[in-house]
Amino acid sequence: MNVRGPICFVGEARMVSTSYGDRELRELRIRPDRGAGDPVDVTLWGKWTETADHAEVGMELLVTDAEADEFGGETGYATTGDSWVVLEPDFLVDVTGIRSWVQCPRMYYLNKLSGIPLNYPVVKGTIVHEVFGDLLRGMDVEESIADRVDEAGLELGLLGYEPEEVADEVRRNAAAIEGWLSQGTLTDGDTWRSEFTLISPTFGLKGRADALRRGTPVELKTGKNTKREPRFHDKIQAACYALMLDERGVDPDIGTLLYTKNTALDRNEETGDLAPAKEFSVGNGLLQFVVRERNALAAMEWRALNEPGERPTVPTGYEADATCQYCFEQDTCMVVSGRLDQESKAGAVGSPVPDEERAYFDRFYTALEEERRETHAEYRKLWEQSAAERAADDRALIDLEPVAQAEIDDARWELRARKPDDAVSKLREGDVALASDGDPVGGHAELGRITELGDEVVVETDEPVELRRLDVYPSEISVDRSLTALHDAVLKGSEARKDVLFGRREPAFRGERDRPSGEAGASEAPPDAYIDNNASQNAAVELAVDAEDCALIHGPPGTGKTYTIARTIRALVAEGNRVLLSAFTNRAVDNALEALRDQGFDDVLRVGTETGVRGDMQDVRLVQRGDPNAKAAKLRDAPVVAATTAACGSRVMRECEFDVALVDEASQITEPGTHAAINLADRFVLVGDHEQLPPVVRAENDLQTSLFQRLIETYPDASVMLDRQYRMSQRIQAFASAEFYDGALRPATPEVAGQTLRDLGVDPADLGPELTGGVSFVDPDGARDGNRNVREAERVAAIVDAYVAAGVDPDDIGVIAPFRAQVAEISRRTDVTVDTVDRFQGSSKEVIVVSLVATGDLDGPIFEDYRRMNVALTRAKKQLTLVGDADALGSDPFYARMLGWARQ
Ligand SMILES: Nc1ncnc2c1ncn2[C@@H]1O[C@H](COP(=O)(O)OP(=O)(O)OP(=O)(O)O)[C@@H](O)[C@H]1O
Repeated sequence: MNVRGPICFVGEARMVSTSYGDRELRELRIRPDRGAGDPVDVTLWGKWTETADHAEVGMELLVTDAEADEFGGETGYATTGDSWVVLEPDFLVDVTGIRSWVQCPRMYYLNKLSGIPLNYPVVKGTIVHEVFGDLLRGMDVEESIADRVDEAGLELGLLGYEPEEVADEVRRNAAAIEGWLSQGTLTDGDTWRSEFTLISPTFGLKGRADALRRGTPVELKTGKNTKREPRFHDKIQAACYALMLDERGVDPDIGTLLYTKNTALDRNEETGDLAPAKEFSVGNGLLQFVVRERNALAAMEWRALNEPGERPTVPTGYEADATCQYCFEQDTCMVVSGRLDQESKAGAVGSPVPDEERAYFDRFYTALEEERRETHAEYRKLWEQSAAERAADDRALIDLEPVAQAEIDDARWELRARKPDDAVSKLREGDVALASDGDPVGGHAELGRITELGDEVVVETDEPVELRRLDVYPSEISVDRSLTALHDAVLKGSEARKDVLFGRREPAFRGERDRPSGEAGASEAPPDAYIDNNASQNAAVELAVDAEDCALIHGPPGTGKTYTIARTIRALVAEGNRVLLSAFTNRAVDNALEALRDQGFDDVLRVGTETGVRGDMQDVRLVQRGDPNAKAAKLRDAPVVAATTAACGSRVMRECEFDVALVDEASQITEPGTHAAINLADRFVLVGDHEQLPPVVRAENDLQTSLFQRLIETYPDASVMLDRQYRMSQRIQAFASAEFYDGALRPATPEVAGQTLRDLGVDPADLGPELTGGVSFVDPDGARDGNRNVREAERVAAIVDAYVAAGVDPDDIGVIAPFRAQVAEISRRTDVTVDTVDRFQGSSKEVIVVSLVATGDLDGPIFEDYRRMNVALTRAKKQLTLVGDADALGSDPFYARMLGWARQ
């Protein structure tokens, strides 16, 4: 049987004599049922005592196949020969992480901080892996090489490589693959699978095996190995996959490492075993070793978050037998330890960063690791919840009926399936989700991007899957990239930048006299006014172009942020600057580009995936495929490059440099997330509104406050608020202006202020006072049931029908509800757009109906954070109708004021 629970006591190691001789044991005590049960003793025998060395009170312990024994009326448990002992099984360690951990624990830590840089071995390695996959699928080798080298055009160009030399090298590596494939001639009985995503709830592992052959793992290495045996840490990687397969009931007894460079070596000069394929037997001893190493790693990560003390524990390098002088991370290792004042086996160089920077680094490192844990908690729901529970929780679309699988460009697959009528979920078009054959953990699953979500679901993946289920699967990439951005900001950031970030100096602005006159570097003299009909927008552009460090543009709803951003970029480019335009979402990036084009500026380059970038911006998108020099030149020379902040953390964008980074939606981005963009430029401009939604993160910590908010509170003088709005009637904007903007927000023109439903050709007499007057309130006398209120949903649908009957175009109506369950209730009853506040931020409609759901009291995210309500109340242009329970709203002063305003 399996025993599992948080550890409440760790005993000392002891030796006892048994019939097998002297054996070591160690007793732990755990509380089963996730801590709810009575404590029980668990005895770890033999090598598992090494795992006990890492165990601490509070960590979760799992022992599989434990043996129960009665002693003095108490039941205790002990490991058996079949047992696995796993610490913190919920912490999912990536297989590549274990591989580097075994080489040197500090290397594992450094890889987290410095990310995967753009270098030739990495790019070539990726190409060889892709070719390997193609060959498994039966593609012609030359065709595959040409295609894959072409696909890597941009990266190769940035590295200064010519396609022919790369193709040549890949060809020599591919010879190893081909030779090996022909040796183990594929028979019909052979089952092959390339790039297989595996998750292991028992061992706390995840990863993607290069290939499975007859159920055994095959790993490709683009290096050489002239020994007979595979390298130890390579075996570790294959063994991890073997473990995960073992959990699925396959019992792989061998693993294969394929060293493709071996066939590229000159036989006259190299000695040793030049055969590329090295098989090894996957014995139990090796598997147990892997689990113990994984436990050590998970324990280190646990201590980094849970041990008392101000600084997270990080590996020093002394934990392993690594030899620093041969390590290619040695320089990074010494710099990181020098600057962060960490102990390191390799030694240290440089002087430590000031205390406040180190504290900042530690604080955000911990916050990001907490966020990672929250992401893992989301993964865990994949196996803890049944399919039906996940569907009910909006986390999955289940019971899909596969319709088609087709191979599309770039060797990707398009999967289509029919969706049951009523199915709703958190998933949206553009999201990356886990597509599976119905069993995302034990079956076949692939990550893919959702390209369509209507009656049919369309997903693009690297490998084909029978699409029967689609699950929410948050990516760790944003945590990974944020850690790298944090590292770059604190360890590599300029002192001038850090003086401002750490409150040591006010941001500087050049004076009017210092503005260029049209000569030095600038292509044109600045105009008298950048924007002549809106003083605050003009002031914002001036502030941004004059900023020597940073400028903050505070833009409440509808105040022309996008318009101002476009004007600012043009002004910056006119002065000879190269500009990075970034935002949290692809939508905002594309909107800003559209505004630039509307203003007659077209010299932009959009960096993003084909599915992420809007259709009308595909013509300026940087396609990575093609001639390396041309691609690299495009990226290096464009005066304006536009990409999401997430894309700014990619290895390609990290190679780029800009004079100014302008970041939209900055109030929705975490501090490290913002660094990813601003690290790439000398100066930065942040545009946002900290009175609307904060960064969306799972953990409750410092990540919830944006850099925008922190800076605007520290340096109000470095900001301008746009105070004229082009969206809402006077009546609608009044409440938000008073509550969130000190009454400073005003309509930009009399037309904006005075707009009504009449402008849509609607006669208010057809609707009655309850649904007209600019703002109104309806109490349907409903009852909240969980996160829904059926009666209210019915009433909302009836209200929408009334607006349509009175002549409002359904496309001009939007419905906002606080909970997805209520969104689903209402969606069932109407065809107009219905969504949560988070999904509505940044958009607007002529008519908005808000369903408040709550009755009796106020409880739920929309109610706790008034900023959410600010967003909901500022989406409507001509008519805002609130539907809810007057008593519930009256129970909170803010909502009581809102009710008073709506009922005026
Ligand atoms: N100075 C201006 N003169 C005329 N029209 C303007 C001006 N500034 C903005 N607008 C118009 O006002 C509308 C809203 O502007 P924009 O889309 O830039 O707002 P926004 O602040 O980005 O909105 P959101 O709050 O949704 O992010 C647009 O139609 C835009 O053309």
